[in-house]
Amino acid sequence: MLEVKGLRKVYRSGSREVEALRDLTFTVAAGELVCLVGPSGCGKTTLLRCIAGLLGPTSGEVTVGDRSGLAIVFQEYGRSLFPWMTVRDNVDLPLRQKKVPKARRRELVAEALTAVGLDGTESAYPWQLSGGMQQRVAIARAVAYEPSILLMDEPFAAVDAQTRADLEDLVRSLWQRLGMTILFVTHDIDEAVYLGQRVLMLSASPTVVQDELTVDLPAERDQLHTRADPRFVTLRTRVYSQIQAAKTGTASGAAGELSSADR
Ligand SMILES: Nc1ncnc2c1ncn2[C@@H]1O[C@H](COP(=O)(O)OP(=O)(O)OP(=O)(O)O)[C@@H](O)[C@H]1O
Repeated sequence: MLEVKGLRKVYRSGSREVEALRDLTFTVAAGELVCLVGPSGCGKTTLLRCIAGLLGPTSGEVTVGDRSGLAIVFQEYGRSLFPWMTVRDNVDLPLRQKKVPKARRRELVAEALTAVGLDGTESAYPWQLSGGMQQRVAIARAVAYEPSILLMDEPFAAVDAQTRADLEDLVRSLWQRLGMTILFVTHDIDEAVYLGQRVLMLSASPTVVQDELTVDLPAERDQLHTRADPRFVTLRTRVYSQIQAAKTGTASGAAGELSSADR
Protein backbone atom coordinates (compact mmCIF):
# COMPACT_ATOMS: atom_id res chain seq x y z
CA MET A 1 0.00 0.00 0.00
CA LEU A 2 1.02 3.57 -0.65
CA GLU A 3 -0.12 6.28 1.72
CA VAL A 4 0.36 10.02 1.44
CA LYS A 5 -0.73 12.08 4.41
CA GLY A 6 -0.79 15.88 4.62
CA LEU A 7 2.11 16.16 2.18
CA ARG A 8 3.45 19.67 1.67
CA LYS A 9 6.44 20.67 -0.35
CA VAL A 10 7.91 24.13 -0.57
CA TYR A 11 10.93 24.77 -2.80
CA ARG A 12 13.26 27.39 -1.49
CA SER A 13 15.98 29.01 -3.52
CA GLY A 14 17.46 32.17 -2.12
CA SER A 15 14.62 34.41 -1.02
CA ARG A 16 12.16 32.80 -3.47
CA GLU A 17 9.77 30.17 -2.24
CA VAL A 18 7.35 28.08 -4.29
CA GLU A 19 4.72 26.00 -2.58
CA ALA A 20 4.46 23.12 -5.05
CA LEU A 21 2.21 20.93 -2.89
CA ARG A 22 -0.01 22.32 -0.15
CA ASP A 23 -1.77 19.39 1.47
CA LEU A 24 -2.08 16.05 -0.28
CA THR A 25 -3.73 13.06 1.31
CA PHE A 26 -4.61 9.83 -0.48
CA THR A 27 -3.94 6.12 -0.44
CA VAL A 28 -3.39 3.59 -3.17
CA ALA A 29 -4.25 0.03 -2.18
CA ALA A 30 -1.92 -2.87 -2.95
CA GLY A 31 -2.45 -3.99 -6.52
CA GLU A 32 -4.47 -0.92 -7.49
CA LEU A 33 -3.91 1.14 -10.66
CA VAL A 34 -4.55 4.78 -9.86
CA CYS A 35 -4.11 7.68 -12.25
CA LEU A 36 -3.37 11.16 -11.12
CA VAL A 37 -4.29 14.11 -13.32
CA GLY A 38 -3.85 17.78 -12.79
CA PRO A 39 -3.05 20.97 -14.65
CA SER A 40 0.46 21.64 -15.85
CA GLY A 41 2.78 22.75 -13.07
CA CYS A 42 0.50 21.55 -10.27
CA GLY A 43 3.25 19.47 -8.72
CA LYS A 44 2.74 15.97 -10.13
CA THR A 45 6.44 15.37 -10.61
CA THR A 46 7.19 16.82 -7.20
CA LEU A 47 4.72 14.39 -5.66
CA LEU A 48 6.29 11.37 -7.39
CA ARG A 49 9.75 12.49 -6.32
CA CYS A 50 8.58 12.74 -2.73
CA ILE A 51 7.03 9.26 -2.93
CA ALA A 52 10.22 7.84 -4.43
CA GLY A 53 12.30 9.42 -1.68
CA LEU A 54 14.23 11.57 -4.18
CA LEU A 55 12.93 14.70 -2.44
CA GLY A 56 12.18 15.28 1.22
CA PRO A 57 8.72 16.68 2.04
CA THR A 58 8.51 20.01 3.87
CA SER A 59 5.88 18.40 6.07
CA GLY A 60 3.55 15.41 6.02
CA GLU A 61 4.26 11.77 5.47
CA VAL A 62 4.70 9.26 2.71
CA THR A 63 4.45 5.57 3.58
CA VAL A 64 5.48 3.09 0.91
CA GLY A 65 6.73 0.16 2.92
CA ASP A 66 10.04 -0.91 1.47
CA ARG A 67 11.36 1.69 -1.00
CA SER A 68 13.61 -0.91 -2.58
CA GLY A 69 10.44 -2.40 -4.09
CA LEU A 70 9.70 0.77 -5.99
CA ALA A 71 10.46 1.52 -9.64
CA ILE A 72 9.87 4.65 -11.72
CA VAL A 73 9.34 5.24 -15.42
CA PHE A 74 10.03 8.84 -16.40
CA GLN A 75 8.71 10.82 -19.31
CA GLU A 76 12.11 11.39 -20.82
CA TYR A 77 13.24 7.96 -21.89
CA GLY A 78 16.02 9.64 -23.85
CA ARG A 79 17.58 10.73 -20.60
CA SER A 80 16.68 7.75 -18.46
CA LEU A 81 18.42 5.14 -20.61
CA PHE A 82 22.20 5.03 -20.83
CA PRO A 83 23.18 5.49 -24.50
CA TRP A 84 26.50 3.66 -24.11
CA MET A 85 24.80 0.52 -22.81
CA THR A 86 22.92 -2.03 -24.86
CA VAL A 87 19.24 -2.64 -24.25
CA ARG A 88 20.14 -5.77 -22.29
CA ASP A 89 22.58 -3.90 -20.04
CA ASN A 90 20.15 -1.04 -19.46
CA VAL A 91 17.47 -3.46 -18.26
CA ASP A 92 20.01 -5.45 -16.29
CA LEU A 93 21.59 -2.54 -14.42
CA PRO A 94 19.09 -2.18 -11.55
CA LEU A 95 19.15 -5.97 -11.10
CA ARG A 96 22.93 -5.88 -10.70
CA GLN A 97 22.55 -3.09 -8.17
CA LYS A 98 19.97 -5.23 -6.36
CA LYS A 99 22.54 -8.06 -6.41
CA VAL A 100 20.27 -10.53 -8.14
CA PRO A 101 22.25 -13.67 -9.11
CA LYS A 102 23.45 -13.71 -12.73
CA ALA A 103 21.30 -16.60 -13.99
CA ARG A 104 18.15 -15.07 -12.54
CA ARG A 105 19.08 -11.69 -14.02
CA ARG A 106 19.32 -13.23 -17.44
CA GLU A 107 15.84 -14.73 -17.04
CA LEU A 108 14.28 -11.53 -15.74
CA VAL A 109 15.76 -9.41 -18.55
CA ALA A 110 14.59 -11.87 -21.21
CA GLU A 111 11.10 -12.14 -19.72
CA ALA A 112 10.73 -8.37 -19.40
CA LEU A 113 11.85 -7.71 -22.98
CA THR A 114 9.42 -10.36 -24.25
CA ALA A 115 6.63 -8.85 -22.15
CA VAL A 116 7.09 -5.44 -23.78
CA GLY A 117 7.45 -6.91 -27.29
CA LEU A 118 11.16 -6.23 -27.70
CA ASP A 119 12.57 -9.70 -28.35
CA GLY A 120 15.63 -9.47 -30.54
CA THR A 121 16.71 -5.98 -29.50
CA GLU A 122 19.00 -7.07 -26.64
CA SER A 123 22.21 -6.04 -28.38
CA ALA A 124 20.92 -2.77 -29.81
CA TYR A 125 21.73 0.60 -28.28
CA PRO A 126 18.84 2.83 -27.21
CA TRP A 127 19.64 5.47 -29.84
CA GLN A 128 19.17 2.84 -32.55
CA LEU A 129 15.52 2.42 -31.51
CA SER A 130 12.42 4.57 -32.06
CA GLY A 131 11.05 6.70 -29.21
CA GLY A 132 8.26 4.22 -28.52
CA MET A 133 10.73 1.33 -28.41
CA GLN A 134 12.99 3.24 -26.04
CA GLN A 135 10.06 3.82 -23.72
CA ARG A 136 9.35 0.08 -23.89
CA VAL A 137 12.95 -0.53 -22.78
CA ALA A 138 12.36 1.81 -19.83
CA ILE A 139 9.19 -0.10 -18.96
CA ALA A 140 11.01 -3.44 -19.31
CA ARG A 141 13.70 -2.16 -16.96
CA ALA A 142 11.07 -1.26 -14.37
CA VAL A 143 9.18 -4.55 -14.79
CA ALA A 144 12.31 -6.73 -14.64
CA TYR A 145 13.00 -5.24 -11.25
CA GLU A 146 9.77 -6.89 -10.04
CA PRO A 147 8.58 -3.78 -8.22
CA SER A 148 5.72 -3.91 -5.79
CA ILE A 149 5.00 -0.25 -6.64
CA LEU A 150 5.50 1.27 -10.07
CA LEU A 151 5.44 5.05 -10.42
CA MET A 152 4.95 6.40 -13.93
CA ASP A 153 5.53 10.10 -14.59
CA GLU A 154 3.80 11.10 -17.84
CA PRO A 155 5.60 8.24 -19.51
CA PHE A 156 3.97 8.56 -22.93
CA ALA A 157 3.94 12.32 -23.34
CA ALA A 158 6.70 12.24 -25.93
CA VAL A 159 5.49 9.48 -28.25
CA ASP A 160 3.05 9.56 -31.17
CA ALA A 161 -0.65 8.78 -30.71
CA GLN A 162 -0.61 5.22 -32.06
CA THR A 163 2.44 4.25 -30.01
CA ARG A 164 0.86 5.85 -27.00
CA ALA A 165 -2.29 3.73 -27.38
CA ASP A 166 -0.15 0.58 -27.69
CA LEU A 167 1.87 1.50 -24.60
CA GLU A 168 -1.30 2.19 -22.60
CA ASP A 169 -2.55 -1.30 -23.42
CA LEU A 170 0.86 -2.68 -22.53
CA VAL A 171 0.68 -1.06 -19.08
CA ARG A 172 -2.78 -2.47 -18.40
CA SER A 173 -1.82 -5.96 -19.51
CA LEU A 174 1.40 -5.93 -17.44
CA TRP A 175 -0.54 -4.68 -14.46
CA GLN A 176 -3.21 -7.37 -14.84
CA ARG A 177 -0.56 -10.06 -15.23
CA LEU A 178 1.91 -8.96 -12.57
CA GLY A 179 -0.44 -7.45 -9.98
CA MET A 180 1.77 -4.57 -8.92
CA THR A 181 0.52 -1.27 -7.52
CA ILE A 182 0.71 1.49 -10.13
CA LEU A 183 0.49 5.24 -9.68
CA PHE A 184 0.33 6.74 -13.15
CA VAL A 185 0.68 10.49 -13.55
CA THR A 186 -0.64 12.14 -16.68
CA HIS A 187 -2.12 15.43 -17.83
CA ASP A 188 -4.19 13.54 -20.40
CA ILE A 189 -7.71 13.06 -19.04
CA ASP A 190 -8.73 10.37 -21.55
CA GLU A 191 -5.59 8.42 -20.74
CA ALA A 192 -6.31 8.61 -17.01
CA VAL A 193 -9.87 7.31 -17.43
CA TYR A 194 -8.84 4.64 -19.93
CA LEU A 195 -6.08 3.27 -17.71
CA GLY A 196 -7.18 3.74 -14.13
CA GLN A 197 -9.40 1.98 -11.67
CA ARG A 198 -9.53 5.34 -9.95
CA VAL A 199 -8.57 8.85 -10.98
CA LEU A 200 -7.29 11.41 -8.49
CA MET A 201 -7.67 15.00 -9.61
CA LEU A 202 -5.25 17.59 -8.35
CA SER A 203 -6.07 21.26 -8.12
CA ALA A 204 -3.86 23.93 -9.60
CA SER A 205 -0.99 25.10 -7.43
CA PRO A 206 -1.00 25.35 -4.38
CA THR A 207 -2.03 21.78 -4.81
CA VAL A 208 -4.55 19.63 -2.98
CA VAL A 209 -6.50 16.54 -4.06
CA GLN A 210 -9.58 18.19 -5.48
CA ASP A 211 -11.70 15.17 -6.24
CA GLU A 212 -11.51 11.49 -7.06
CA LEU A 213 -13.45 9.25 -9.32
CA THR A 214 -13.91 5.50 -9.43
CA VAL A 215 -13.68 4.26 -13.00
CA ASP A 216 -16.48 1.75 -13.18
CA LEU A 217 -15.63 0.55 -16.68
CA PRO A 218 -15.15 -3.17 -17.36
CA ALA A 219 -11.66 -4.49 -16.54
CA GLU A 220 -11.20 -5.63 -20.12
CA ARG A 221 -10.63 -2.43 -22.05
CA ASP A 222 -9.73 -1.75 -25.62
CA GLN A 223 -8.95 1.43 -27.42
CA LEU A 224 -11.88 1.30 -29.83
CA HIS A 225 -14.78 0.14 -27.71
CA THR A 226 -13.87 1.54 -24.31
CA ARG A 227 -13.31 5.05 -25.61
CA ALA A 228 -16.63 4.95 -27.46
CA ASP A 229 -18.51 3.64 -24.40
CA PRO A 230 -21.03 6.28 -23.18
CA ARG A 231 -19.84 5.63 -19.62
CA PHE A 232 -16.27 6.50 -20.66
CA VAL A 233 -17.53 9.75 -22.15
CA THR A 234 -19.44 10.61 -18.96
CA LEU A 235 -16.40 9.91 -16.78
CA ARG A 236 -13.96 11.89 -18.92
CA THR A 237 -16.42 14.81 -19.01
CA ARG A 238 -16.57 14.81 -15.23
CA VAL A 239 -12.78 14.81 -14.90
CA TYR A 240 -12.52 17.50 -17.56
CA SER A 241 -14.93 19.83 -15.77
CA GLN A 242 -13.12 19.33 -12.45
CA ILE A 243 -9.79 20.19 -14.06
CA GLN A 244 -11.34 23.26 -15.69
CA ALA A 245 -12.67 24.32 -12.31
CA ALA A 246 -9.20 23.85 -10.87
CA LYS A 247 -7.70 26.08 -13.57
CA THR A 248 -10.28 28.77 -12.94
CA GLY A 249 -9.24 28.61 -9.29
CA THR A 250 -5.70 29.53 -10.35
CA ALA A 251 -6.82 32.64 -12.17
CA SER A 252 -8.17 34.12 -8.98
CA GLY A 253 -5.51 32.85 -6.60
CA ALA A 254 -1.76 32.65 -6.18
CA ALA A 255 0.07 30.25 -8.49
CA GLY A 256 2.03 28.77 -5.66
CA GLU A 257 4.25 31.75 -4.98
CA LEU A 258 4.08 32.36 -1.25
CA SER A 259 3.17 35.75 0.02
CA SER A 260 4.90 36.73 3.22
CA ALA A 261 1.60 36.19 5.06
CA ASP A 262 1.57 32.49 4.06
CA ARG A 263 5.04 31.67 5.28
N1 LIG B 1 13.70 22.40 -8.08
C1 LIG B 1 12.74 23.32 -8.05
N2 LIG B 1 12.95 24.52 -7.49
C2 LIG B 1 11.98 25.47 -7.42
N3 LIG B 1 10.73 25.30 -7.90
C3 LIG B 1 10.45 24.11 -8.46
C4 LIG B 1 11.42 23.06 -8.58
N4 LIG B 1 10.85 21.99 -9.19
C5 LIG B 1 9.57 22.36 -9.44
N5 LIG B 1 9.33 23.62 -9.01
C6 LIG B 1 8.05 24.35 -9.08
O1 LIG B 1 7.06 23.58 -8.40
C7 LIG B 1 5.84 23.60 -9.12
C8 LIG B 1 5.43 22.16 -9.46
O2 LIG B 1 6.35 21.60 -10.41
P1 LIG B 1 6.23 20.10 -10.96
O3 LIG B 1 7.30 19.89 -11.99
O4 LIG B 1 6.21 19.17 -9.80
O5 LIG B 1 4.79 20.13 -11.64
P2 LIG B 1 4.12 19.17 -12.72
O6 LIG B 1 2.68 19.10 -12.36
O7 LIG B 1 4.87 17.88 -12.80
O8 LIG B 1 4.32 20.00 -14.05
P3 LIG B 1 4.08 19.55 -15.58
O9 LIG B 1 2.69 19.03 -15.68
O10 LIG B 1 4.26 20.86 -16.32
O11 LIG B 1 5.15 18.55 -15.87
C9 LIG B 1 6.07 24.50 -10.32
O12 LIG B 1 5.61 25.78 -9.98
C10 LIG B 1 7.57 24.48 -10.50
O13 LIG B 1 8.02 25.66 -11.10
